[in-house]
Amino acid sequence: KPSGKPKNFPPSPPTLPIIGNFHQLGQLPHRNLHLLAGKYGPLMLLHFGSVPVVVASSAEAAREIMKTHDLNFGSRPVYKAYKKLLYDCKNVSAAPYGESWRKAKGIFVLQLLSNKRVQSYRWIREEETALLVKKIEECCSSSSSGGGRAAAPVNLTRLFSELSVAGICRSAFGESENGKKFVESMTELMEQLGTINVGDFIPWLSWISRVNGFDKRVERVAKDMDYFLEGVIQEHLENPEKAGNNSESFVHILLRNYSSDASSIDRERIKALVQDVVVGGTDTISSVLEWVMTELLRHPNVMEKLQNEVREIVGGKSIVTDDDLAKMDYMKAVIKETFRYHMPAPMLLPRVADKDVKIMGYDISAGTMVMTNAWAIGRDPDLWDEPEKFDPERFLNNTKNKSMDFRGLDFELIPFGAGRRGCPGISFAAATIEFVLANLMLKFNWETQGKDLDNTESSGLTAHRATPLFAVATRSI
Ligand code: HEM
Repeated sequence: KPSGKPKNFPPSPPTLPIIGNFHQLGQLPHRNLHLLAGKYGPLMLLHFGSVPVVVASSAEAAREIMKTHDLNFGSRPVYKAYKKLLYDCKNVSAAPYGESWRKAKGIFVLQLLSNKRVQSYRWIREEETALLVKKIEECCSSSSSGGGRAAAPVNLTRLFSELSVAGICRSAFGESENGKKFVESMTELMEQLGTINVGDFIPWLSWISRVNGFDKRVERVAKDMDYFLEGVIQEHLENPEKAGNNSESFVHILLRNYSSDASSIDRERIKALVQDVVVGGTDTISSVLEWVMTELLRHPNVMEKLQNEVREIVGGKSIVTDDDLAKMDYMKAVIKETFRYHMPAPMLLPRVADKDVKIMGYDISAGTMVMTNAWAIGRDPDLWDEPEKFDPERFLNNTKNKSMDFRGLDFELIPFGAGRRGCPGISFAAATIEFVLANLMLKFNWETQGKDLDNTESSGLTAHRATPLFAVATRSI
């Protein structure tokens, strides 16, 4: 006979047979789930097929999950394709909570992505930003000298993607040929990681991915990736000094950590971890750069204020230093506001409840998947005045927001998640975004091509612009 009180589960929207609430997600789940939360509250219980999924949509709910009960939500759900594509989840981001995740996360936080290491990659940021500036200059008008060619619009989406991929890959692989090939096949990997595979949620429909060719495509991509990553490791073993230019590559550091001698290298794990860094760090950084420039173009007064700040602080120097960046308070406010308004990963990464637990007075059963709608928290009118307005001043004038940061301590703004499973790449990302943005503001004046910019987002794990961002640049000096 069952004992105990009846369970008090979070409120649930009605479900359809078999698919549960899948039909309510649409192309942009963060927006649709935000609307649903308006009706059912900050903690909802949904069903994706037969899988129970709790959606948290307030700072309080997020704090309970990622702080109060962080340990209980320390694992990620396991998807069939992820096992194939991510070396049986031997990486950090998809790994179950446990000893091998802990060791790898420690290496990420303390060695690969520490502040000191991020500083040591400054030369890569400088070279890649110089290349970006050169590419933009090539599009600039030469008409000032009279009768020259008109400015060509710059495809900022493409340039930001090239920059973030190159920045991460050079840090990860050094100058590796196989590394470059790995990157070329990454688009497909990202697509497959962002695909919802019905069989993961409705097990008796798992044959669909076999019949529609998805499983075969996953196998092919996994094989291609492995071939290139294996090549990267081989290159490093055969020619250790080649990849270590002014700083050590991630592959070097991992090889040192996972082998006491060449015969005992945990190859699979090293490949999984390098892949993790590239997957985690490229699309996210380029999405932030894309949105920050979008909002600056939509708000010329904000752009002007930022340009004035950057130009005043940098003065006549040709290079932006880390000391300069530290003084740019308005730029930091612009970046925070971009995170609030355009969460790069709007639903963060899902977690799984290890044991039964109570959140905000509701029962959550072991095995329930938990998603946090960080995008909805950024638009919560109880937390933010005029949340639909893009206004960096809110981080400068409002005393409550002034000290707020995005590093996982203030649950009102959690683009990088929080707690044990929080993002280890925050310093790497912030250093890149600040350096690139300061240079774009220092060296160019910017305008749209005369039309209003469309703000529609793409679907997928990372919310990019649905259409590429084009802008016209002129040299500022
Ligand atoms: C703007 C840039 C970035 C954003 C918005 C972002 C966002 C996130 C989010 C939301 C999570 C999940 C956190 C959670 O569950 O609480 C995460 C995890 C992770 N990120 Fe990032 N990230 C960014 C850049 C990077 C970079 C540059 C790297 C590496 C170079 C990286 C590597 C990872 C890894 C390995 C994890 C998994 C951590 C774990 O499961 O323990 N990310 N990131």
